[in-house]
Amino acid sequence: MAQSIRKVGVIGAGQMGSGIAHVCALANFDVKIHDVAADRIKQSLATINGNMARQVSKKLISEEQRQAALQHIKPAASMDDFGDCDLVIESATEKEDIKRKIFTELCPSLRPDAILATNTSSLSITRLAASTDRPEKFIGIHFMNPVPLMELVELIRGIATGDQTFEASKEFVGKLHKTIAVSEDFPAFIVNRILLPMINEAIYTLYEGVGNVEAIDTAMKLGAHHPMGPLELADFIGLDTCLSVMQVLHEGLADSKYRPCPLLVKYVEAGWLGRKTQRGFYDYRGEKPVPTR
Ligand SMILES: CC(=O)CC(=O)SCCNC(=O)CCNC(=O)[C@H](O)C(C)(C)COP(=O)(O)OP(=O)(O)OC[C@H]1O[C@@H](n2cnc3c(N)ncnc32)[C@H](O)[C@@H]1OP(=O)(O)O
Ligand SMILES: NC(=O)C1=CN([C@@H]2O[C@H](COP(=O)(O)OP(=O)(O)OC[C@H]3O[C@@H](n4cnc5c(N)ncnc54)[C@H](OP(=O)(O)O)[C@@H]3O)[C@@H](O)[C@H]2O)C=CC1
Repeated sequence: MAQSIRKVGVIGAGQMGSGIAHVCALANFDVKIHDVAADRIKQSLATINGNMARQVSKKLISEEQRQAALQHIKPAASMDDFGDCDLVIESATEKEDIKRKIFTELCPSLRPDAILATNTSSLSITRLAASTDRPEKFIGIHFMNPVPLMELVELIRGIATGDQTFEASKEFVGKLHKTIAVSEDFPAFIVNRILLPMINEAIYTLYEGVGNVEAIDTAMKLGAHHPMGPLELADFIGLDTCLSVMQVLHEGLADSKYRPCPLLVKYVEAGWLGRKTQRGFYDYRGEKPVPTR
């Protein structure tokens, strides 16, 4: 029998951490959520509340389920609060040094048998695992954005990930009613290995003046039936995350076809990170999103 998971910790209360806490709570797991800034945790709880209310209004869940799920989520003021968790999922900013620092601070607080997972979009699971005290209990559980709506989760084993860890993670994801795609531990795994170069190419298409933001997004929505245009999707993911993934692909696979578009670099340097900062390829500060190019 796989190791049973009942209490889940989430580190990083951004868009993904909030989504992960949301789906775990709806599946009756007890959830604790932590971030560097206490304000972020408050914001995250409000976002989860709002997103669950949206699900109630669409009749996807009942009001009772929403109330019960909200009771399952508690803020974690420090790493010590994760001492009774069976699984902790790290979902902080896509930077290796940030994630390593979190693991160094977190591991002494964890039970020896606790599983440690990362929601990284691209980084080596094997390398991250090596920075912890439990490589055999370390795994990649990669959710898709927006977590409550997307059906897929990628599972990625590092070289040392144990069978028990893998089986327990599989069982956990099953309880969230998500479908699993197993990926080998290579830069950006499966979804982002394919999706992010497409988004990067859309940004090159903009950079080289082949089309403007509106033309590129309309072309891919109506011409290829994508639910969002690639630039709208880049803003949705976060341009900082898009750039980090392209850098990992470029460095990890040493192929110039993964070179991040200079225009993507410029937007990130400007702090125009997409929806989360109200400006990216679109400006979200008004009533309707307005293209910035
Ligand atoms: C980068 C990585 O590592 C991996 C990734 O995740 S890559 C990204 C993968 N995701 C995609 O490709 C998403 C592509 N887009 C889609 O599939 C669809 O547009 C969608 C599912 C996101 C929205 O579908 P829709 O039926 O149009 O949803 P709709 O009810 O109109 O709501 C759209 C809005 O709610 C969000 N949303 C809807 N329900 C939600 C919920 N329960 N929880 C959280 N967000 C929700 C949407 O993102 C969007 O936000 P705003 O209203 O704030 O603008
Ligand atoms: N965006 C997406 O579509 C997807 C992202 N992912 C991955 O999920 C992870 C999170 O991404 P996402 O939620 O989009 O990013 P966000 O920027 O929305 O959230 C990241 C959060 O982590 C916080 N954080 C930074 N450092 C620490 C720390 N030391 N301890 C605790 N929290 C910290 C940030 O705080 P502050 O802002 O104050 O720095 C922020 O609140 C990344 O690894 C990303 O690659 C995976 C799938 C999809």
